[in-house]
Amino acid sequence: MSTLIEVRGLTKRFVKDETGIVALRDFGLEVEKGSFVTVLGRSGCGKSTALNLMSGLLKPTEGTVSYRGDPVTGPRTEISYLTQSDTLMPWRDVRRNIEMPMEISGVSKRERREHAEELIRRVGLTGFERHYPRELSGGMRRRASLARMLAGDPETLLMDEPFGALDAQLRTDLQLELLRLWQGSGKTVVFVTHDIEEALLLGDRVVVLGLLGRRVLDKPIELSRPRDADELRVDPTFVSLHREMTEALREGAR
Ligand SMILES: Nc1ncnc2c1ncn2[C@@H]1O[C@H](COP(=O)(O)OP(=O)(O)OP(=O)(O)O)[C@@H](O)[C@H]1O
Repeated sequence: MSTLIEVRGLTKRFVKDETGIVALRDFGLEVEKGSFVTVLGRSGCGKSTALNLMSGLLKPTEGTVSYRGDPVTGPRTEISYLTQSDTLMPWRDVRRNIEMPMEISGVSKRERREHAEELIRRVGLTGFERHYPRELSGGMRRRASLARMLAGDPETLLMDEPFGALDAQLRTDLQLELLRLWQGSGKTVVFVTHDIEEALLLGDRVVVLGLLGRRVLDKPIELSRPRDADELRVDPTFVSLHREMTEALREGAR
């Protein structure tokens, strides 16, 4: 395996009303190509800031991010980022939002439409193709954003709590869908969550962050795939990993 993303010594300081706020301090991470890394941390520990920096959307105060050895100085076409905030185009309906990345890469109209229909089905939005973002619930907008991300067939996916706002059933469905899509694809995923179970269900590796993005734990997850949430809950390895993550989150808050 080779390192695809390399983050070194990232510090981000924001200035708010003439006061400096440090969101992340000396954060480092290496992500192997083709791996699924989940980043677990409590609210406010700097997870979104870390992804913003890794995606090139935000410039670090100190430190570097490189992608396949090249410095990341702005957004790149190989990296698709599903942010926490809504980035759907309000003037396009669901289908045309999802078709957008394919439009940009020159996919024919017929092919675009077919693929968009398929993605709409996968994320459970059938029947809402002609709805505009303002006519959707928050969870539906998240799903439309996810479908749009997948439509671009990115090499690397950075995902910031994509399923946080969804009900339990939808969440499980989309977790499985994402795993199905990822497995064997060679794609690299960095997935941020504050949910231990989700981190363990999805990741090859879980990185637990504490305050200011301090890496409290970095652990390979050797649970066989496909993983089934119901079966996992009674698996002794899962139970012990869960306990270890709980402790790491507690330690990270200190
Ligand atoms: N643009 C900004 N200006 C000022 N402070 C910011 C800004 N963005 C983030 N912060 C601060 O940086 C810290 C980390 O925020 P960040 O959003 O990265 O955390 P998080 O771990 O993603 O939280 P959550 O899980 O709640 O989304 C917080 O204290 C936040 O208030």
